[in-house]
Amino acid sequence: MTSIKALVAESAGLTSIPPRYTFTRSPDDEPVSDDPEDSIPIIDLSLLTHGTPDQRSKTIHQLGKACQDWGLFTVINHGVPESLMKAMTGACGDFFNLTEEEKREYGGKHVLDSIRCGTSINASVDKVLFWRDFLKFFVHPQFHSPSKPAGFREISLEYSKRGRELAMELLKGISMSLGLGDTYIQNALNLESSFQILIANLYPPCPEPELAIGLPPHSDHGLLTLLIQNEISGLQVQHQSKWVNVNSAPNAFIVNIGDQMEIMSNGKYESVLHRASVNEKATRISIATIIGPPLDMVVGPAPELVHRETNAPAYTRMKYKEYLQLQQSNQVDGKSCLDHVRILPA
Ligand SMILES: O=C(O)CCC(=O)C(=O)O
Ligand SMILES: [Fe+2]
Repeated sequence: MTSIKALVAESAGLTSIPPRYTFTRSPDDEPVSDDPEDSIPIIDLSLLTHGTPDQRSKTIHQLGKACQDWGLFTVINHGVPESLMKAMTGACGDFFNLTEEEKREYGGKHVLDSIRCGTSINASVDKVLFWRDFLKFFVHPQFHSPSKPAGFREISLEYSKRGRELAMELLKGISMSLGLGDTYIQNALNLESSFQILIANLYPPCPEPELAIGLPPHSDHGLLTLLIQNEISGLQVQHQSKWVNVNSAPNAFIVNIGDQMEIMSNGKYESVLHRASVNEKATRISIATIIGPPLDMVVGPAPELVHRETNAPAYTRMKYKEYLQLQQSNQVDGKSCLDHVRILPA
């Protein structure tokens, strides 16, 4: 399957998209709001890690509210060096600039291959193709990385370590916001051995951005996703049945709640529906870090959050690996994968 990068490069002056890239939007998917009323919550991490007790408890409250109202927030003062974030987006740009033949070496087929690059999502089942090339690699508990281009491995090792530390701090705050101890989630889900995957997305300029889509509406499978990008926006999130553009500060992380958190919190913190739009002018690169429990962990609602009469379990237990395989081998359809574990009220 031809990458979008090669398609754009081979057809200089492309003025329309090939028919297979036409994505049909439903009328309620538009318009997209840029209303300042719809601005994304901002969490100052330094107040959580180094603030006074009062600042800390306020930040935990804000974090809980952001998880509940939005399922998405941006994080500032997170301690990850800006130079490392830039180096990582740069390294991913360099990876996509390798020749098609060099990249083919990583063209894995199976969703559990530890390094895999390709186009669209799952080009063998996607009826519509998405305007996106990707590289996915597992970085924890075992670190895997392409060995090309030069420096890629070192940068992604450091970046994934810092991303994991950031995720653990956020998970402590989230755990507290659920009324659990700060290390509850880490211990209950054995996050010492957390599964962590890096997903680099490349969205080349598209001649008909309103007809194509980079990634269709979906939620992420893990607990939390941390996202950075190369100064070009494109992420859109669904909030109170409206689509909203996510415009973040250049140095911020965009964080969203994934399906395993929805399950673990028994639906209190729902995973957020999001999509990636494309544009006519600039190449966009985004890098998502998904943090989840170990692949062999069976995940269900935390017993502490379930009460037989007032808050019955809303999800069955399923092994994370099984969930991931289910989600990744089917066509993306919003949050439909959660239907496999949802218990419908009697
Ligand atoms: O590129 C983006 O903004 C979103 C990427 C994303 O949703 C993903 O990789 O799961
Ligand atoms: Fe996503």
